[in-house]
Amino acid sequence: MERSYIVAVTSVLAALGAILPIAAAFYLSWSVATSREEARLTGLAEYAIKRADAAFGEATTALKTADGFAFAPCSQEHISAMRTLVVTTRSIEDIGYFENDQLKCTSWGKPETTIARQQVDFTTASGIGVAARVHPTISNGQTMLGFRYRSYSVLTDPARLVDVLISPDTRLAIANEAGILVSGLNNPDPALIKRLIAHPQTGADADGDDLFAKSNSSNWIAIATSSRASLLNDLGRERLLLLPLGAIVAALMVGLVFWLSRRRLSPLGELSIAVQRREFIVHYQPLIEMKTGICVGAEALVRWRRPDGSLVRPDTFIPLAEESGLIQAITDQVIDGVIRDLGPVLLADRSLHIAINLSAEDIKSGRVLPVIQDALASSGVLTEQIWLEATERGFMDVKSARATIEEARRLGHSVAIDDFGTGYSSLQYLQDLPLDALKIDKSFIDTVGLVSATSAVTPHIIDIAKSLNLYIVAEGIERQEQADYLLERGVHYGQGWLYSKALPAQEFIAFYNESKRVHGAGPAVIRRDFSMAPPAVGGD
Ligand SMILES: Nc1nc2c(ncn2[C@@H]2O[C@H](COP(=O)(O)O[C@H]3[C@@H](O)[C@H](n4cnc5c(=O)[nH]c(N)nc54)O[C@@H]3COP(=O)(O)O)[C@@H](O)[C@H]2O)c(=O)[nH]1
Repeated sequence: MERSYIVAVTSVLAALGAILPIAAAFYLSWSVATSREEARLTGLAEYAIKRADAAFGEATTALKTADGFAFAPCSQEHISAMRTLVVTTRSIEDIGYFENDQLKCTSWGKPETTIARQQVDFTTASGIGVAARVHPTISNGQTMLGFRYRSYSVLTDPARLVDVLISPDTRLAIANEAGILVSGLNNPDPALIKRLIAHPQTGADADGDDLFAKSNSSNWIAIATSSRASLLNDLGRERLLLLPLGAIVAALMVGLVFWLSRRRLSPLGELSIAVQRREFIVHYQPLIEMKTGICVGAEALVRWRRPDGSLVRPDTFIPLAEESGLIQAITDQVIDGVIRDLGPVLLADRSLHIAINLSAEDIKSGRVLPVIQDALASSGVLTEQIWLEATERGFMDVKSARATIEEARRLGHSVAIDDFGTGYSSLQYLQDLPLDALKIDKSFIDTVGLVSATSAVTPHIIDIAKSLNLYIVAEGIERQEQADYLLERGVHYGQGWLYSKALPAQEFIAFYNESKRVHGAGPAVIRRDFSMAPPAVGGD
């Protein structure tokens, strides 16, 4: 469940990790190309407005100069002065003098036919009338721009207002603020220009397919446009740069996602997260006094409760936890769990004790003792009520093990050697270390009643423990026959499925209360006085 969830999340993240950087590269290249194109159009519009203002300024100056002429209208001097004005003013092609809206003379002389003055399309802010499309006979059919001031009109080639070089895919227009087009390059669409004048300064045309930029002066608006399609060239260059970058980031992200999920899915990754999430709980296997059947305590056995509620047995994760060093954090969670689960019961009943399994590292470093002290301090539970168990592996470094055991015993704990007989040096540890109890491994108890090589060992282990004045605990008692034998041989305590499997805290409390009801409470002091032999139970 959890695993398939992680696989699903990994797939989604990997897909996103692959798609997002590439999509971002596409978007970024489009956005960079668009910004660059907008900047180019803005520069163009700004330049064009300067050119338009310069040409219009020249035409205005010519008109106002002519308006100041004091010559007799259409006299030789007048015509000659107008001609000089045309020759010296770059942006006008001709100038005409009008009376009663009839052309009287131009820089060329007097017209041969009657020519009526063309109506203006609008008047600029500076008071110059503008006729956007004039077709004078002298222009040979070319549309001219007419500027008018009082009795004079000048003709200007509209191209003078957009006297700039642009690429064929760019269009340039000069219009007034009402959108009347007076000049353009590369055939700007008048309807589009009118629409764009209402738009913000630069950007994309919302209704069309164009990018545009505007620049204003007091008389004119210059608009430069280009189609989005013309961006594609630019885009190709940007993509060439950004797509490989996007692909590299995508590959890194996908790699990272897989690496993280592999770590998460690896047994060690799962265990580390379980430790962080404090997913460890404790079950309690009752410890029975063989002679009376009284439940005197329990062994705390850790369980890993997965988020889906399933319980994982310790054999599957304790070796990895010991190898990786996570065991210490797990031991701490077991200590917390014991106090949380059974603190009030231990406080109320001093005859009850709980045995906690310590790892080799806990024994070696001894750091677990202050942890237990801290946990006990706030609960009121006595140190004597917490037994400590460790396997031979914990005693391999005899010097540090001795220090930890001595300190533990000084504080009041009883210490037991667990799984006795399964290692190589069990006997030596018994001799060298000040232990309180010996737990005979289940493999020896299993042979009780059977004829086998190991079955002969069990009575010897019991005898050794007795000779060393140790409490003896038998593990894994499953049959009454085993219990009878062990009682007869003088084993003090037993645990096993004959009495109970390891139980969740509440069930253990119920088991303990029932045991007390049936058999009575155990002895109040459970710690062995090391100078005295443990009570004889039976046997020899
Ligand atoms: N360092 C720590 N080690 C721990 C801790 N909690 C448990 N352990 C060690 O994990 C090993 C497996 O423990 P578990 O699966 O809980 O099995 C225990 C009992 O349930 C089982 N048992 C007890 N009676 C019987 C029985 O009659 N039949 C049968 N088939 N199994 C039985 O034996 C295990 C108890 O073993 P022991 O500790 O040797 O008394 C085990 O090695 C645990 O020590 C922990 O918190 N820290």
